[in-house]
Amino acid sequence: MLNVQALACGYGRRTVLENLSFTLEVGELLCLLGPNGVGKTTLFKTLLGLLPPRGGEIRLDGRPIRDWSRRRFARLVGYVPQAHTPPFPFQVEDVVAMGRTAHGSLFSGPSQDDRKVAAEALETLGITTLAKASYTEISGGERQLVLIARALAQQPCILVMDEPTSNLDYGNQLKVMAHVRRIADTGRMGVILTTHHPDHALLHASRVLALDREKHWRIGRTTEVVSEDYLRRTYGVETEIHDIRRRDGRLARLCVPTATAWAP
Ligand SMILES: Nc1ncnc2c1ncn2[C@@H]1O[C@H](COP(=O)(O)OP(=O)(O)OP(=O)(O)O)[C@@H](O)[C@H]1O
Repeated sequence: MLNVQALACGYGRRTVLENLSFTLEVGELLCLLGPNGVGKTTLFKTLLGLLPPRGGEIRLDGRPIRDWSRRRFARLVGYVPQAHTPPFPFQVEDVVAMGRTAHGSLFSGPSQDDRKVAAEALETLGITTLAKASYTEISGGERQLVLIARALAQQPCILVMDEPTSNLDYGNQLKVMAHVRRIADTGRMGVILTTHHPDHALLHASRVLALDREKHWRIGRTTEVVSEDYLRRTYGVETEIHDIRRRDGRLARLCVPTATAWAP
């Protein structure tokens, strides 16, 4: 569905990423891993058409994204930015209903159906009690959940999420990741998200796109890409990756730092 070919992105004269190629299918959860400043957000801005590519091509459903109208593109591609505080004190339910904007007519407000979809998104994330709260007066983690609800209400085919769990408590991190994986599994959406936790990738991703500081990248199955060697080269820390058997008998792969991981 999303096809990136030989993409180069950057700012002014500076190329941040080059010759990057990958696909994202509906039904997949692709985790984007890489150290600070390597170009994850830059890639997302380019995928979303906010930053012009410096080379290569991005196709959605076979057509270059530059040929899509902004409105049609907005219906198909959802974005969860890193949480921010907006200047206006919108009510949370209105912020979530804004996810429906691309589905309605340009000048009408949200319909009854739009309100229903927005309410369902709030309920899915367990934040119905925030519906009437002011978006400027809730916590950073709550804002993050509201932005995720807004993207779910949009019902896009491709969902781009920039560190969706960065402000969330342990329980909400697990819930959001499991929920995103569930939606991908239903075949309704393809999701690409950044995380700084290799465990999120190991537990939930279908595939991983790993970037490093030398502008190299690798895409593949999580177990192939997220290795002790990758974590050492990319983050400069020693880790051990272990398969553990859960009490229900299923296997899970986890990454733990070695005892000397932080040694100078
Ligand atoms: N608006 C901009 N103009 C010029 N350079 C920028 C701009 N935004 C980011 N950069 C530079 O591009 C590089 C990649 O930044 P980017 O925000 O994409 O990294 P990232 O991988 O998302 O980092 P993090 O994990 O810290 O969020 C950085 O060196 C950054 O300084």
